[in-house]
Parts: sequence; structure tokens; C-alpha cells
Amino acid sequence: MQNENEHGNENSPHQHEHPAAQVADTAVAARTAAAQDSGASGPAAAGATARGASSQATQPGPGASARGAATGGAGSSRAVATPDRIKRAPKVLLHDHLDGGLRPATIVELARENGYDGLPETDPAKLGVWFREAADSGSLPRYLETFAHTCAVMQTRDALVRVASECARDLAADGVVYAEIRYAPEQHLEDGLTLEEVVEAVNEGFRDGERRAAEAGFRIRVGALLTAMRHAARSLEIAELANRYRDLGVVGFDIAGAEAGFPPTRHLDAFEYLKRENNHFTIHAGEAFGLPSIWQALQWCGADRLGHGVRLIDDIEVAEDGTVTLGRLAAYVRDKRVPLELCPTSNLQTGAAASYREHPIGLLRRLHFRVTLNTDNRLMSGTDMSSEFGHLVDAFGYTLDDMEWITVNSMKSAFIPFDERLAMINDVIKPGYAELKAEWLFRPATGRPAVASPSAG
Ligand SMILES: O=c1[nH]cnc2c1ncn2[C@H]1C[C@H](O)[C@@H](CO)O1
Ligand SMILES: [Zn+2]
Repeated sequence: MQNENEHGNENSPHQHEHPAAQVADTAVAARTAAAQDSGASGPAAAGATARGASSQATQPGPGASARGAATGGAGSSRAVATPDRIKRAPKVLLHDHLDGGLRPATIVELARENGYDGLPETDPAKLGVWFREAADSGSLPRYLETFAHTCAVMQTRDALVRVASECARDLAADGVVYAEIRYAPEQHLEDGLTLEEVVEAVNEGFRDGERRAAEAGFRIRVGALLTAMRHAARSLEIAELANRYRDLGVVGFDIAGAEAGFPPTRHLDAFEYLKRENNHFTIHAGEAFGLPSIWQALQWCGADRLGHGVRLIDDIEVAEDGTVTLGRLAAYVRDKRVPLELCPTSNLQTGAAASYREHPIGLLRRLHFRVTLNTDNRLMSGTDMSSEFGHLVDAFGYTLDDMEWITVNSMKSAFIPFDERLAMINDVIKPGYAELKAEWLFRPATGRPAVASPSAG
């Protein structure tokens, strides 16, 4: 099992714990072979050890052969991630803000209907550009200022239902099959809604969006995460709300907002409450602030996942000869398989990373951290899941195998029950990728021989 984990499949539990897992055996074998082909994995990464212990160099990661495949390596082209395949591939999204993903045209309409006259632009196309540019500030606090406009138009029941429904439909049309969408109920009370009414409106919207997506031929399931704002003092109340609506559409809890100056330990009572209730939570940490924030989120607060966690890179040393040394915290995160909700485009905008190529996701994936890929705020970043994967394909030569590995990672890290995660992996994600990778078998014949016969000339 260790070996399988190192190959990035890390699906080991279900193979022994659930009969449904047998369905996936062939896919696992095929993918493992492909991963070996690509040099994508192997025990090399396991050599990276906690500082002070012996360490080994890592080997070239995924991408090495993806480029080979793209240039025509026989057979391996079956895993090339073309834009069309990226879009059709099943994807899982764990970190996406409801108030960061509105359609620009919807913002304009809702502003008109609700008498909000503070929008910087009223033409939807221009407004979309405005959000991207304003968020592209290199600073998290300035990035967060843009949310004043989206929250302003999300204050009524109808607006929340509409925005949540469109969110589910937009994700489904992009090939997302499972999403956990977060928002802060405390930011939607200005026109008199109660916290409960906010949650119920958003849930209704998600259900409506799932239904309408299914009618359009897309299957998606959406769970809500309730966020408490870290500068405010309502986290225990919101944690209790999340617990009350558990099994009623809410799958967990989160804290968000400016990180520097607002450590997660300010909200210990909320986290301790959720732990006592056996509930799940993630914490935005290691985005604008470094290792202490990640350390607190994990070791003081007990987070199940890290929102971003990208600054963990500060605890990883890569020597010139390629030798990798993990500090104690990075080693803990990898050993414990703590999911990292990485959001590359958002990180570029807030200054947490300089470029896609330099984004830590490349190294973290090679070192077999529990990497997941996310959008954070589709409106502010002008992105979606397909675009995020597209950036990784361009930067690192990722293939469908890498996409599948990341998607399975995400599904394993979701907050819904184990049997449902497993069924999603075995009955939706793996068959989806297997189908895409089998397409080469059904190419139409060209009508002429691919290689000239020796007698021909
Ligand atoms: O990337 C982020 N880091 C911290 N806070 C964030 C990020 N994206 C959005 N938020 C905040 C602004 C939203 O209004 C709030 C709830 O979704 O969460
Ligand atoms: Zn976020």
C-alpha cells in the first residue's frame, strides 16, 4: 500500500475496505503503469525526510514524459490533456467562494433590482475585467476589498437562491462533479435575513442548480461550507450553525479573511466545539502569512485541511543537486496526508506566487503531498477548474494521469462520508478518466497506410 501511495494513487483504503473498490482495479493498474512510464512517481520522493535526518534527491516529476507524449510518443498520447479533454474530465473542487464566483451579468441585474448603485461598471464585460484587475493587486487585503460589491447584491433570499443555483450550473458545465462551496452567512444579513434564512436560501439554490444541471446533461453534487470571518467575533455562532445544518446541505466549516494579524487561534472555541461534535473544518492558512499560521491551524486548531497552505514551501529546501529536505512541519503535513487546497491563479494575484511555473504546486505534487487544485474565486481570478488545470498542463506538462491523481486526492479529502467519497471515485471519477484515455482506440481509420510499404518506392 505504501508503494501505491507513492505512485500517487493513494487509493489504498478502498481496495481492502469496500467491495466497490474492485471495479477500479484495472484503472488503478493502468494508471500506475502510466505513472511509472512518466517518471511521475516512485519512491524517490520518499527520500525527502525531516530536517536533520538523511535525505535523497528527488527524480524528475510528472511532465517529463508528458511533453514526450505531446510530441508523439506512441501510445502515450492517450493521456495528453487537450483543452477539450480537460473540460470533459470529471473534476472536484474543494475551495471556491460563493461570493467570489458570481456571473458579472447577474451582479449587474441584482444591483439594479436591489437598488445597489455602488458598482464600478454596469456593463457586464467591463465589470468582469474590473474584478480581475482590482483583485490583481499583489496583496490579500486589497484583493478582499472587491467582495464588498458581490456581497452587496447577495442580501435577499431570491438573490442567494439565484447565485447559488448559477454557481452549481456553471461548475457542472465545466465538468465539476463534486464541489464544496463556501461563504460567510454573517455577510448576508444587511437586509434583515437571519443566519438560518441565509443558509436555507443557499441550500435551495444549490439543489435547484443540481437539478437544472442534470436536465442539461451534467451531474454535479454541491455541499456548503460555512465560513466565519477571522476579523470578526462570530465564529462559535457560525460553527454552531454549521453543526445544526449538518446532513442538510452543509458539510463543514472554514475561517477566511485577512490572515496577517488574525491568527486562527482567535477562534479556538469554534474549532474545539466542532471537534467535540465530530464535525469537519478547513482553515485559510499559509496564504498571506507563513509557517506559524499553518502550524497553528494544524496543531492548535486541528484543521482537517489547509485553505491554500502554499507557504509550506518555506519549510522545504531544495539543494542545487536536487536534494530535497523537509522541515518538521512540512514532513508532518505530508506524513499525515493533510490536504492542501491549492489555488494557483489566486496566489498569483495576491502575490503568494510569482508565476505558474514557479508555483509550489509543481514541487508539492512531485513530493506526493496531498495536493488538490482549486479556483478560490472564479470571478476575481477570471478562472474555472478547466483553466486551472490548463495552466498546470502548460507549466508542468501534466497529463490526464496527473489530473486524475489530483482529482482523486480532492475527492478523498472531501467532507462527505467515506462511502460516498469512495463511490464518487470508483463510479464517477475513474470511469470518466478511463473513458477519455480510451478514446484513441476509437479513432476513425484514415483510409491510407500510416507507413509506406517497402515495395512502394
Ligand atoms: O483567498 C482568500 N483568502 C482569505 N479570504 C478569502 C479568500 N477569498 C475570499 N475570501 C473571503 C472574502 C469572502 O467575502 C469571504 C467568504 O467567502 O471569504
Ligand atoms: Zn479562499
